[in-house]
Amino acid sequence: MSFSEQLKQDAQEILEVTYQHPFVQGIARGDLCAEQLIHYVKQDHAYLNAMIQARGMAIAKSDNREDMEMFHKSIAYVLYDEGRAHENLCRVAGVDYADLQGFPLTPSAHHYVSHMLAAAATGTVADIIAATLPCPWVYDEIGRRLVREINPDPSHPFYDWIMIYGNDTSGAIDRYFARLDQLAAETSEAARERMRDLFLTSCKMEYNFFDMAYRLEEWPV
Ligand SMILES: Cc1ncc(CO)c(N)n1
Repeated sequence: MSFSEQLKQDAQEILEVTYQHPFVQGIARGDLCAEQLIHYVKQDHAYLNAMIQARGMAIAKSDNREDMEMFHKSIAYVLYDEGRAHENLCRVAGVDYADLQGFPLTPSAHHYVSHMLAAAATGTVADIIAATLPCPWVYDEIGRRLVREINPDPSHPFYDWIMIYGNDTSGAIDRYFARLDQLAAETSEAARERMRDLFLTSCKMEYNFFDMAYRLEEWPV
């Protein structure tokens, strides 16, 4: 089994619990309330800024054009395309997307962002891929399963959100996993263990992020 196949297998339980989380099931049923959607979009906009920064730091650490292009493409995706997923949630919540940008991070989002940026600042390119790949991978898995299980039609309130994440044909995620396998093969067991820990921690933080939005988490003080 390849390194990335093992990672995916080790993350299956986290993925299952995340899929069953009431925020994700609320997307499936179309019954999340406006406050939850607004909280999610505010936090996700800020989170994705950090994702762009982490990938930018990966470009700064890259030594070849192929890696630079891989990171650049996924930065461009966040900048120019992923906003459509947020616009869907804003439409349902009855708010303007521009009004949800520039908010400070709540504890769970702050924790996830700090985890990614620490890996980006102190780690290798392989570490950065490991820490940032659960973001597209978990959403791809969730989106595809939502398409399979509920097969939404365009009248579903979260049709765009589900199709954006559940119907990606870019091959970007497979490319990242293939590169991670190459880098894992070239390094030490200790480095592979660190990559594994970064990946699985980010997977758990994907769960926390949905939970943060569902519970309207704020700083206690
Ligand atoms: C927290 C989080 N994880 C993953 C994605 C998918 O890019 C997202 N938009 N937000």
